Amino acid sequence: MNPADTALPNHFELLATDGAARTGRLTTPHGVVRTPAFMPVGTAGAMKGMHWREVRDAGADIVLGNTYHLMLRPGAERIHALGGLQRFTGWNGPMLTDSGGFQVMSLADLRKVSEHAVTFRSHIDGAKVELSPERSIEVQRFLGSDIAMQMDECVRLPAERDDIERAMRLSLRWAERSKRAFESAPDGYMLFGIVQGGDVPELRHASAQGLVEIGFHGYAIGGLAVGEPQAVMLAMIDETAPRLPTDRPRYLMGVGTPDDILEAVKRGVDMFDCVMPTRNGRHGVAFTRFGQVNLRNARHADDPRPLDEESAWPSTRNCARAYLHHLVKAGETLGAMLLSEINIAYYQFLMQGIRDAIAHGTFDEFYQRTREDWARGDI
Ligand SMILES: CNc1nc2cc3c(=O)[nH]c(N)nc3c(CCc3ccccc3)c2[nH]1
Repeated sequence: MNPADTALPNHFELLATDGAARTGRLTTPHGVVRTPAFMPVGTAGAMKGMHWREVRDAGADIVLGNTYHLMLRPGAERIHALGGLQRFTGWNGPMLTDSGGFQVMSLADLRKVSEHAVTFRSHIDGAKVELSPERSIEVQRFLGSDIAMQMDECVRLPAERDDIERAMRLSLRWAERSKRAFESAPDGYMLFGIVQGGDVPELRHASAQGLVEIGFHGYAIGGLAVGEPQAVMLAMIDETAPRLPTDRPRYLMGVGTPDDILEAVKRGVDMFDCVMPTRNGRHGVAFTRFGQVNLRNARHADDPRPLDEESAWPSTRNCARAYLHHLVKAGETLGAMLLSEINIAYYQFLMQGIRDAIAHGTFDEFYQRTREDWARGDI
């Protein structure tokens, strides 16, 4: 294909770089996303344990929804008839949806992958469902997400090289079909390609090159955060990010801990998603400037101190550890709610610090100081 024909409009503006780290702005039909960005995951049209108002107040510009969950319940056509995801949920900002293939492989029963599509039985009512690249794009268009993902096949690691190559090449063919199905989307809506290739450098190279030749609004690095050690994940980012267009956003799917994010930003990644802030919050674990704190631990029972008295987030600055400990031990819903907002607020605080440091050319100092603070542990 002639590169000129495949180049899509670019809605990403690079504002500054510091080494391989970048800060920029991604303009979507529902608003601007500041990068590097952490995108909270609202799987089934809700941010577990939080009001949308708190997600916005914590500093999130964009949230994620899941095609797999929403197409099964309440249904893509129903959400479309109700005005799309933004109107349906009341989150009036940018939204990104995954294509569904990843969730099928991790959640559905009796799933089968063929050239044409993934077929599976709904984990909700056992209904037989077919998810092709064309149907995935149709669902994401019905949901009205600002950024859609191509349909791909992600292989869990460790895996045989032949299986990684098979899935990578299938994903490239599905990338073509996803882009063709997306072509009717109104201007401003975006489609990202997803790099596969497991932990095999030359397969990562081939995948990145193939996607760039097809041409997308942005590029995700997929097939990671699937059980591999952090060193392998970082090595694959080193193999992939430099082979993606500098002027387009790069999204590392499913990542990660604050440490993962700092390392990936250092290597040129712009967008992240992870369920850990809300999931760990529901399990009583708080993310703070000084590392993680497990509020289930009895040592907090009499501790009147808040998690971080210098935090801009009220609950982080005001709630006594003893109270959080009590709520978690008592199984009070408020415990999960407070820790979810505290964790989302910390992740957004971290991202704001990263964006400011890159803009001021001080990312290396920020990187060092942040890691020292984490290492101090829970004072
Ligand atoms: C936790 N680790 C993790 N690794 C992933 C790899 C892939 C991958 O290779 N392909 C696709 N399509 N998705 C992936 C996801 C899901 C990310 C997501 C969840 C919810 C909403 C929107 C997006 C991943 N998640």
